[in-house]
This record gives sequence, C-alpha cells and structure tokens, in this order.
Amino acid sequence: MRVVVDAVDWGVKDGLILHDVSAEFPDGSVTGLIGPNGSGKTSLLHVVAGLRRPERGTVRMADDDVHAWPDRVRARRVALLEQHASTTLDLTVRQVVELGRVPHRGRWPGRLDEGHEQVEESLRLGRVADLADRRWQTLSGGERQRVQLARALAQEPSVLMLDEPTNHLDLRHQIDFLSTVKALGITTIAALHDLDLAAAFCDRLVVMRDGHVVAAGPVEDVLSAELVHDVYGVRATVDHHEAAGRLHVVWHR
Ligand SMILES: Nc1ncnc2c1ncn2[C@@H]1O[C@H](COP(=O)(O)OP(=O)(O)OP(=O)(O)O)[C@@H](O)[C@H]1O
Repeated sequence: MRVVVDAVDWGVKDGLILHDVSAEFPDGSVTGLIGPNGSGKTSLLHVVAGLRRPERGTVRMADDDVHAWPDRVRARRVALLEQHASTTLDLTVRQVVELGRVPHRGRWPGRLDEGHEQVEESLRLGRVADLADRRWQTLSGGERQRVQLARALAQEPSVLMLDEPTNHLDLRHQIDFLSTVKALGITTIAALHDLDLAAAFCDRLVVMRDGHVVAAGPVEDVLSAELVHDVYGVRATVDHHEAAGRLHVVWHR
C-alpha cells in the first residue's frame, strides 16, 4: 500500500515538533527514516500510524485518509513496532503473537482460534518458533524484539512501521531481521540509527532534522559525506564497498 504524507504539522502544547513534513513511501518499498536524536522520527511514525492526529496536512494510504479510518480498520492495515515494547501481562510468546490477530477476530466468542496458521507462520518468520512456550517476561531484549516482529506479522498489515527495530539485536540477528522484513514485500518505514544497515536494506531514505525533512529519495541519491556532516555534524567517507555491493559509511574525526 502506498503511503503519502502531505504537509504535516504536529506538535504539543509547547510548540510544533513536525514542521510541514511531506514524504512518499511507494507500495512495497522499505524506507529508512534517519536523523539525529530528537529530530522527529518517532513522532512521524506515530502520526503515520494514526496514533497522533496532525494539526495540518494529511496522511494517505491507498488514497484514504488514515485519520478518518475507524481504529479497528487501522489496526488491520498498519502495524507499529514501538521502540520499547513492554507488557506487564504474564503471557507466553505464542499468546503475545496471537494478540496480532485481535483486529481480525469476529465480535463473537467461539471464533477465537481463527488465524492459527498465521500465528504459526509468524512465529517461524520472526525466528521465534522455538520460544513459543516461553514466558514473555523471561526473554532477553533481542528475543522480545523478534517476538514483536512476529506479533506485527500476525496482524497481516499492509504497512509496517518499525521504531529502531534492531537496537537490541546482535549483528547476525540485525541482518536476519531486516532480511526478513525486506523479503515480505510490505511497505515498510523503519527509524534506524545505523547508516550502514539503512544502506544495506532500504530502498529509500527520508532524512529528518529538527522536525523537518531535509532529504528524501533512493539511498544512492541521498546518502553522502555532505549529508552525514550536515545532519549529524560528523565527518565521514561514504563510498561503494566492492565486496558488500552497496554504500558504506566510515566516520572519522
Ligand atoms: N509528547 C511530547 N511532549 C513534549 N515533547 C515531545 C513529545 N513527543 C516528542 N517530543 C519532543 O519532540 C522531539 C522529537 O522527538 P522524537 O521522539 O520524535 O524524536 P526521534 O527522532 O525519534 O528521537 P530518538 O532518535 O532520540 O528516538 C524531541 O525533542 C522530543 O523531546
């Protein structure tokens, strides 16, 4: 599903946080949302996910205004993996993943087992099938992140939003996680801090600074030493890495 953010302002009582943000996310593409701490990435994800209503501007998915959708419709179409997912409920991993099916269930009891296949498939895709009977509270940070991906996949969303999804993952799991996401073919918007991971897995980048979009487009067009310096204040070399077959960022002082 194509996502179009058009001239969005969003703020709190102390002032605007997102200023005139416009961005396009083509159907099936993976877009990295990058920018320094506090630049507005999470705020934008929340507005796009429909959790925050813009003061001005619109977010459209397949030409519908996301903020006009009833909550249940939105919950079927959009999945958001929060930065610090937590629950105080004493649930097993399988029960957490089953929560992803809630927006799809009928209103009547007796149909609670529907979506069983999607739950099993999502456990497999999230590489957490072996943890299915473990209690959520006993999992490591990285295991929880993979379970949250499985929960989001059980939702069968048309748009997947990830807020720093790899921050607890070791190198192998970072690569596995983002490879899985890319192979899904779902329109994905991921806030990422690691520019090398963004270059490796994203088709496009949207770069934010102080609540503004300062650059957007295909990774090869956007990621440059000048951009890294302008946006992060860090000197870097950005070049094509032969063996990796992609752009590669090396910072230096
Ligand atoms: N509810 C709120 N009330 C007050 N300020 C807020 C609120 N939500 C966000 N902010 C502020 O808006 C700015 C953008 O925050 P946001 O979390 O969107 O940034 P971010 O780019 O995701 O940051 P990080 O990389 O640190 O996660 C920050 O200065 C933050 O303190």
